[in-house]
Amino acid sequence: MDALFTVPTPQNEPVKGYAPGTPERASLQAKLTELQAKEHDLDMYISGEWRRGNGEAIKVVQPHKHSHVLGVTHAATGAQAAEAVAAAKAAKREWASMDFADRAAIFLRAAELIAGPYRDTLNGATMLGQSKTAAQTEIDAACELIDFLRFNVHFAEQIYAKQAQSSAGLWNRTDHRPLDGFVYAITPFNFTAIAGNLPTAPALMGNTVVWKPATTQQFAANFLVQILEEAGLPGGVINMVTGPGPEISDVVMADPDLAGIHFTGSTRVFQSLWKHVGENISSYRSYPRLVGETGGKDFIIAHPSANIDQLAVAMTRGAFEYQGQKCSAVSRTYMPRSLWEGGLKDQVLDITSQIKYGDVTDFDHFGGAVIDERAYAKHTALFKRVADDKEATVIAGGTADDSVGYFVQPTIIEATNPEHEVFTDEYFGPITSVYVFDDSDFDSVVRQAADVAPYALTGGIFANDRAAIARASEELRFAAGNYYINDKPTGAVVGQQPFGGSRGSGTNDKAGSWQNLVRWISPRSIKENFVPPVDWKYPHMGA
Ligand SMILES: NC(=O)c1ccc[n+]([C@@H]2O[C@H](COP(=O)([O-])OP(=O)(O)OC[C@H]3O[C@@H](n4cnc5c(N)ncnc54)[C@H](O)[C@@H]3O)[C@@H](O)[C@H]2O)c1
Ligand SMILES: N[C@@H](CCC=O)C(=O)O
Repeated sequence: MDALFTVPTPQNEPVKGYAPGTPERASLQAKLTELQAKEHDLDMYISGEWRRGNGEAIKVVQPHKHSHVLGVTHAATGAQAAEAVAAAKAAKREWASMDFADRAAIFLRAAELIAGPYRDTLNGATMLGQSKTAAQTEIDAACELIDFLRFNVHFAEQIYAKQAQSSAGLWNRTDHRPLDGFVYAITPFNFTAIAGNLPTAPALMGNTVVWKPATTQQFAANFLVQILEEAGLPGGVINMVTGPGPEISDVVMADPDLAGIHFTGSTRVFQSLWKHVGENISSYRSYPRLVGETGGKDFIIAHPSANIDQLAVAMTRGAFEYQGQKCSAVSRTYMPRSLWEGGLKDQVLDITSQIKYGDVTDFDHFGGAVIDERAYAKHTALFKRVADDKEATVIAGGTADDSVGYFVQPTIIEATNPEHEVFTDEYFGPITSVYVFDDSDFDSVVRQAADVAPYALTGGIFANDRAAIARASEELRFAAGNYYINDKPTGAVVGQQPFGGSRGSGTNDKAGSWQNLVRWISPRSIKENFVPPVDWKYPHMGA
């Protein structure tokens, strides 16, 4: 077709509330019952075909009720990972040459399928498999994913429209080619939206992908593939392989056509992937793009002028929503003594005592369980460590019970040493820390907090004093890629607060923005000369 199409202007998907008596609540509850009624096959998807892995069988359970098996997935063997790579390479030429309008239409259609007929399915699967409440799954598996799909199409259009200038007699063009090879997408357990975004963003830009989700997110991941299939995604464009990772990576990352890695997960794993690429660097046809969003030790720092009611809600919600398993979760706080001892501590402890974690299919619960046995063991090991620690006092929680689900109680640890591990290490659970300081020390506390942790993902300042906000914002300029003033540092919205951090927190390529999409293209500059010269001499040489 001969036209320069414009894509629909994206709007953020409205968030449903699931309040008692609403039709959306009844509909989601019915879907939860349906999804739990049988064990599901959680297979791989290669070349547009569902295939069973030939490796070990892994049970995917409900973290808040680990006796309930949602389905069984089988790890891909090295040979099957090689088949996924071959499928991505085989699909590349046709996909890369498809019109942008046709590629875009597939992802826009997927967004509509999630907003409509598949909303309950993806929300329900995320609730059961990842132990999210209705509120937390709605902002993730529905709204954020829909936003990623719609906004990425809009950002891609803007990128493609960027063209070089032309002088007289010339026509300069920029061909925003996909990368020369395939992309390896590796996704974490905690966000279905991230699992959806990491393979689809490079695919939208004309790349083909091998995608490895976390096994603990495999339940929702399988529905994601079904949605993309129904939206018309051709076989081979996104190939999903199942299993823990290292064996798959050994094969995928040894391939000379590896052109990029799109990763979200822990800092440790991303650093190991970077090292792996470094070791193989001379064997690749091009330099693989490495995009990774990783861990955080996200903070709230309060000034004595801050509002106590706002602080108490920001701290508890920021720390304990989704059991603290957001990379953005508030995991360290710095509170002025006048506020902390003047009512803030009592308010925080009161809210924390009311937070109930349990089975997420009971909509009265604020949260569910932590993801698995490994996370549970990590948190309980911390509780043992701090029990005899003179510098740290557990003032809320500090208990756990895994008899039914992997439940860890919302925990607050007050510590007197600002370099204590509770201010530097990521736990990725419902655990936060407090450092109480004399009001006059605000500036030095901000300075210390800016650099004490190896991360720089999210953080927030609470103050009414504008000069204090200005000073702290300058001091914290490189301490967080997403920085909040008088708000909790979680819940970034696509198109409004592009998300990502630097230092140990990642490459800061801002998921859901044009900055991320440009990592998946390799532009070709084309110069066409309408009047090529016919005289070989320079003007200064005379006739
Ligand atoms: N910055 C962000 O935007 C962001 C968002 C979500 C989560 N996170 C981070 O993710 C972490 C929690 O998620 P997680 O527990 O799933 O992280 P993880 O690093 O344990 O796992 C992430 C993914 O990597 C895979 N993996 C592990 N080793 C691998 C290897 N050698 N090759 C290939 N894949 C491999 C896992 O199977 C999983 O799919 C936290 O550190 C959190 O801060 C960051
Ligand atoms: N983008 C999400 C966090 C994603 C990581 O887990 C937020 O802003 O809370």
